[in-house]
Amino acid sequence: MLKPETIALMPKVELHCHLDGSLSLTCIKQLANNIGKDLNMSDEEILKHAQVPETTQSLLEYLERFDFVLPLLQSYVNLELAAYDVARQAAEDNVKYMEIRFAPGQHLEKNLSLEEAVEAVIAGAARAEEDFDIVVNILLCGLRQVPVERLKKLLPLFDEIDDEHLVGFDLAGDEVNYPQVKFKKLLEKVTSRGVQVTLHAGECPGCAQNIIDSVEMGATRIGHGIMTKDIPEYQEILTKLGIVLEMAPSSNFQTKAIRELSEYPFMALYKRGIHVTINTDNRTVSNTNLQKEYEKIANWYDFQISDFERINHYAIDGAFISEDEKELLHQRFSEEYAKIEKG
Ligand SMILES: O=c1[nH]cnc2c1ncn2[C@@H]1O[C@H](CO)[C@@H](O)[C@H]1O
Ligand SMILES: [Zn+2]
Repeated sequence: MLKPETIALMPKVELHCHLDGSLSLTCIKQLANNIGKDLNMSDEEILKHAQVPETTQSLLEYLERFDFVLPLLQSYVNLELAAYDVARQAAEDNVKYMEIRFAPGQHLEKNLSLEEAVEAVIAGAARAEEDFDIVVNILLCGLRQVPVERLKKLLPLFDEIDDEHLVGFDLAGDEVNYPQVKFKKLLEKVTSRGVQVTLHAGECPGCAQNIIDSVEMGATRIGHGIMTKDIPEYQEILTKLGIVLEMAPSSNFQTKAIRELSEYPFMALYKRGIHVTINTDNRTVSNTNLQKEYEKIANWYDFQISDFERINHYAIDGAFISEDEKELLHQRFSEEYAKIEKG
């Protein structure tokens, strides 16, 4: 079994990480302080509000935890700090390339415009790139439970914001009540602009259809995709198309997508040749980091260095970057993993 120290040395790619679900305790306190809000809580109490309890029974209950931090993320300064904070934590996990996602529409309660919210997050990402050995890109989430007419307002941002950090689109939120088909037209508009798409799909019991619908609607990556576990035809399609599954072990158990380790399809899908990847989803809400997620996979499946290397190459292939950037990352990762193998 791999030692935690070995896992720590591995360079990593993280494709699936939510801004609002991943703020460090220090950052949460700083954000509150910045807006003159006295949280009036011990550190322990803050974490109790921000993290999911073990008793969480569903995806919708999991999503309730975001209500605690969102009021703190309503200014340019705080969104910039938040993005920087998440990238800093990822750099500590030895992440070399990451994509941070957030839903701009959730940050307009004070005076921010959609553009300003996105610009703030991009600015935090860019500052982190200067301070750490990491490249950070940004994805915009539309929340499924928001009326499609409002989600459409996100689309012009991809033209208006002329910045290379803005690289893709996602649908997040309530997958239980809002299936993918509802967003067919919206997604046509997104893909026709040349924007790359990854979609949360197959994260709740009975939601498998969303996985295949996502692929048909142009997603090259799927957030979680757990419910493909019982459907060999879907697995065949994912394998054939090289679709990347962004899995997040802790989150997948907390949302009750999975209840028993024996049901968790990570290893079976990996063995079938599906391009699985490991992600945190939400560092704070899920009380995790990428090191812990890798340790889980190493412990459960006796995953080896070469296996972790392989899934990181899958992640690079799925990343929303240019072919040249992918090639550089592939080379760098091959060299660094070879060194780790040698010990
Ligand atoms: O695992 C997930 N499934 C679906 N939606 C999620 C998940 N984690 C976070 N969000 C949603 O995405 C929003 C933007 O970051 C969060 O506010 C949360 O509502
Ligand atoms: Zn997610």
